[in-house]
Amino acid sequence: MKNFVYNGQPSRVVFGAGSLQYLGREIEALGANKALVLSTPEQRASAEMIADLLGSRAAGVFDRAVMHVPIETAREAREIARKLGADCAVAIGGGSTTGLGKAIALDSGLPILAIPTTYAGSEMTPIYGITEAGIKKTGKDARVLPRTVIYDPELSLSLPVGMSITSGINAIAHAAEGLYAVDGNPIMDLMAKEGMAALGRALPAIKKVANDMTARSDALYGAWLCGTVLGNVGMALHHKLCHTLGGSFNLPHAETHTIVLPHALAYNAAAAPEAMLAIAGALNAKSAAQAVFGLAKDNGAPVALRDIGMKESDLDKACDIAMQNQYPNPRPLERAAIRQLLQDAFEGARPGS
Ligand SMILES: NC(=O)C1=CN([C@@H]2O[C@H](COP(=O)(O)OP(=O)(O)OC[C@H]3O[C@@H](n4cnc5c(N)ncnc54)[C@H](OP(=O)(O)O)[C@@H]3O)[C@@H](O)[C@H]2O)C=CC1
Ligand SMILES: O=C(O)/C=C\C(=O)CC(=O)O
Repeated sequence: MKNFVYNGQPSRVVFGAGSLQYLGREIEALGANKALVLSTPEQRASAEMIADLLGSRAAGVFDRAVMHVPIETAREAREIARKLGADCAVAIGGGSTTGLGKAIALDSGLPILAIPTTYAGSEMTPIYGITEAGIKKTGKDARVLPRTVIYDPELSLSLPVGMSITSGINAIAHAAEGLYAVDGNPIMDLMAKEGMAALGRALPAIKKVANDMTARSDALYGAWLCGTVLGNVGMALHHKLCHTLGGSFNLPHAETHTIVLPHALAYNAAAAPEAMLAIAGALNAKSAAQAVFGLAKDNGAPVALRDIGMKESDLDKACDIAMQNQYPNPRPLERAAIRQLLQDAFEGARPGS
């Protein structure tokens, strides 16, 4: 018998190869006249292309997005948006750029139109993160949920293959934890399974042929579904570990998710058997943890924290931080087992089933 609460999130999605052509129509539908276009420094050419498409509706380009949204950058972008009279922001890029858009929206209520080029999923969530004095604070606010998202797989063709694999597994992590979320519901379960299956098909195909448009489309479709799960239900141990490792040890976001997920799933396996069956089924395998580990290793992604900058001498500290302010998790957090999990992830050991 089912018992659940389901909250729909009000966002509009325009999906498909070439859908960037609808940008003008979508800005108009927002009732906006002047868009500040956001990007990282490296993706400035894409931001300028967007500004050209917008023509007189472009207020300007702000190309200083960086990972984890430093408060100083957020303040600068807010001030520029205000000075230029922008009444919306267009964020083209990954979670870092979407995050900057969210920081502007949090302060001003400006509507955000997001054009994601990674699979991180931030565009589908009301979650924001801002880093001040080296500490990243996250929160939830309906104002930061992008009002419109244009998913155009053609724009993800330039995402390097390695980043595509790790970013895709970052998306899978949202779906996997959504399946054992305390506040899960059947709609999110459907989205989680469909999203993981799409990414499970797409990532090996992208590894083989980087510009396989069917695979790029499947991956972005999967990212949308998995991001929606992240935006609707609570995350657990895996996300807590990744926030600890990213926030306190400055490890790269998608790679950290890729390495930790198999171990977090192995830790939770006995406590969430139905979720594990669903994850394994979606990835066409017998074991959820092994399936994710294989997806990473077989497609050339890192599987060991030591290979992405973690120091072994910091594992005890990471474990201590992970034990604080715990996220709800199907299996209670046991310090010795979490420390072992971190050791296994550090070494890139094959996870238990
Ligand atoms: N609030 C939320 O709900 C969520 C927030 N996040 C946050 O988002 C951040 C991570 O997002 P993620 O997308 O992984 O990271 P980034 O946005 O930093 O992008 C990751 C990498 O992808 C590259 N890239 C992006 N688009 C392109 C492109 N079109 N062509 C070539 N390279 C490209 C970037 O290159 P370059 O730097 O050169 O542009 C960067 O190296 C973290 O801060 C995380 O906390 C993530 C998920 C959900
Ligand atoms: O840290 C944030 O900005 C908010 C959420 C996430 O990063 C989700 C994730 O870990 O992928």
